[in-house]
Amino acid sequence: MVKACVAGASGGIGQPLSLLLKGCPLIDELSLYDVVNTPGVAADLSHISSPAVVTGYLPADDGMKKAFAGCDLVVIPAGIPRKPGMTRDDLFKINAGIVRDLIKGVAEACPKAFVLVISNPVNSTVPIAAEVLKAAGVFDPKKLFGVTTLDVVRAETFVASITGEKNPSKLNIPVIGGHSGETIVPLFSQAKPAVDIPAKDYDALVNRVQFGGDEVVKAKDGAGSATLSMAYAGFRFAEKLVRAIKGEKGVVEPSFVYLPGVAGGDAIVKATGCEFFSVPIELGPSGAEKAIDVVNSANDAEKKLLEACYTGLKGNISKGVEFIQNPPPK
Ligand SMILES: NC(=O)c1ccc[n+]([C@@H]2O[C@H](COP(=O)([O-])OP(=O)(O)OC[C@H]3O[C@@H](n4cnc5c(N)ncnc54)[C@H](O)[C@@H]3O)[C@@H](O)[C@H]2O)c1
Ligand SMILES: O=C(O)C[C@H](O)C(=O)O
Repeated sequence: MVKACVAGASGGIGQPLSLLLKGCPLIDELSLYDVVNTPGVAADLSHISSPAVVTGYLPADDGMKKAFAGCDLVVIPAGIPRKPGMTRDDLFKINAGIVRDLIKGVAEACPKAFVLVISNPVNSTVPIAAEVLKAAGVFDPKKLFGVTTLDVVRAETFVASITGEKNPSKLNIPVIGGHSGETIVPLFSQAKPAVDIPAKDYDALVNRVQFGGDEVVKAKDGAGSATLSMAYAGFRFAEKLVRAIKGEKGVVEPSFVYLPGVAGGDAIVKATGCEFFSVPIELGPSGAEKAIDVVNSANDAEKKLLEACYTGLKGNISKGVEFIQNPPPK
């Protein structure tokens, strides 16, 4: 039996992500939590003839606790999205508190659940989640994931548009670091199968992967950021995790994790100076079973990108940790 919850289920990401989870035969129960509209979204999804039983909850009557109770997996796309001109860090003011409070709920109602954080800024919201879980005495680093899959999905798509690969998802391209601008580092040199990026295209391709989110924010012109591609990416990560939990071997996907708590992570912390970092993670029944060190095999151009990543990422991580360790006055 697998019970999953989407927190922020009525939103632009939440609805299509919930739809994909409802259609997934590996999910038996799906609870939807949001501050608005979950009864309607749940009623709508519940008519789909797939096995998952869907329930919707609002904050009233201990709704968060009820939504989280017994969950194996909690996926969190709750919070505000960017408008043109904003950075992801501009979302911190509102989303930091939203993620803190949801994770407090997880710590109380389903402390053993796998937690997938989508809410931005991921570089800070994942450290916030870790600190809240630590304070509650229930932090298991193998079970906390910042979802950076959209960067991987974009890298696959944009590379294929250059190499002519007809099915971009056949490409496996590690994208590492964090999830904003220069902290996003694609490692085309480690693509499998190998890809040949013409030197004239390299800088623009890196830039497009790093700033792909801005492309969507600009095109939506004030109506939000990526939602459908994010729902696809969030589902891709969640489904891989569930397959691994159920015993499938060889499941690997990059994710932003607390490396000191994951096998193989210490060498990456030593190389990067960052305790939270996205690298390809081997997933298994206990969650993040192994962090795969692709940092030390990056080529020279990628090492330069990594140097630019570290500074910004360290600041974002400290900001998240500080928010919980030294909370701002109310
Ligand atoms: N990790 C990524 O790659 C990635 C990609 C795209 C978007 N995002 C982020 O995901 C978040 C959501 O984006 P969206 O486009 O779905 O936004 P949205 O505004 O469409 O939806 C957010 C939902 O969260 C709900 N919500 C707000 N506060 C809540 C709370 N305390 N508890 C439960 N639900 C709450 C809202 O009611 C809303 O339904 C944003 O922070 C965005 O930046 C991350
Ligand atoms: O760009 C954003 O703000 C949303 C998301 O992080 C993305 O990469 O699309």
